Amino acid sequence: MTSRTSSLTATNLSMRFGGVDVFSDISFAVRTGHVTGCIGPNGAGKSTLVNVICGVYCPVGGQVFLDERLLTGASTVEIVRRGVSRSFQDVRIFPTLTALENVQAAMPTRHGEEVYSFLFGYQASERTNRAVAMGLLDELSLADVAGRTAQDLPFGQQKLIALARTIATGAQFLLLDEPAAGVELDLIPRITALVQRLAQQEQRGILLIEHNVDVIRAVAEDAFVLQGGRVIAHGGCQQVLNDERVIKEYLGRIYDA
Ligand SMILES: Nc1ncnc2c1ncn2[C@@H]1O[C@H](COP(=O)(O)OP(=O)(O)OP(=O)(O)O)[C@@H](O)[C@H]1O
Repeated sequence: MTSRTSSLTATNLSMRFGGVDVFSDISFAVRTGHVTGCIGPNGAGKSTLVNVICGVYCPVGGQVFLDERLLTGASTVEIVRRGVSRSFQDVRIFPTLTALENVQAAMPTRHGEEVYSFLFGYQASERTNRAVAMGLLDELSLADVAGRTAQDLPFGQQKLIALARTIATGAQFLLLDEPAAGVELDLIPRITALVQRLAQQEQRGILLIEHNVDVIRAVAEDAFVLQGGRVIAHGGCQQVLNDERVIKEYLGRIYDA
């Protein structure tokens, strides 16, 4: 069975805060079933780009489309409803809920649930949601702490709960803002395996922002580099990471550090 490919496309996006340009003329596409990597130095505008795509900020130029439909101008709620979900660089979870409750709370309720519940006396989707949420926690090595209150867990595990919540929305497109930052090194392969599975098995489209170039190298087919408010390289991941200008202006700095 072949599934139709969808695209989240940014065309000539420009953003400015108080007269200062953050970025200009940024164009790229994220396709379902693929991971697109985005790298760039601190302050390059990567998180702002996510905020523009998600409707937190209105760009001063350019547009974002979900297939042929314009996304720019829609509310953040409407953008989530259309299937675009994002994670944050910092941790945004319900601190007093357990890890499992946090993930379950992000899952959509199914239509007809109320009728089913009335007729059969229990919520059918509750069991399914719980199983799916536990599966996600397990993939991120969090199964053992599923019943623990989120605020009692270390930062890295809270970050993974937040990632699981973003995924649990079921959104077709995921914008992941530095999911590996602050996470213990031995858990990072769990993140890369999960991202790969989401793209390959679930045909989700993923924009992956990361400073950890090894993570990008492991999962992204395409990549682009934001630097000085411009895209300085864009194309196949290997080609971008081997680009002379990218090595000189960005990667050189990381590897020298
Ligand atoms: N709401 C805002 N108002 C004014 N300036 C902002 C705002 N948000 C971000 N900026 C500025 O925009 C620029 C880009 O910030 P942004 O956080 O998008 O960069 P980044 O590439 O995600 O950086 P990092 O890798 O450190 O997370 C920075 O100079 C930042 O100070």
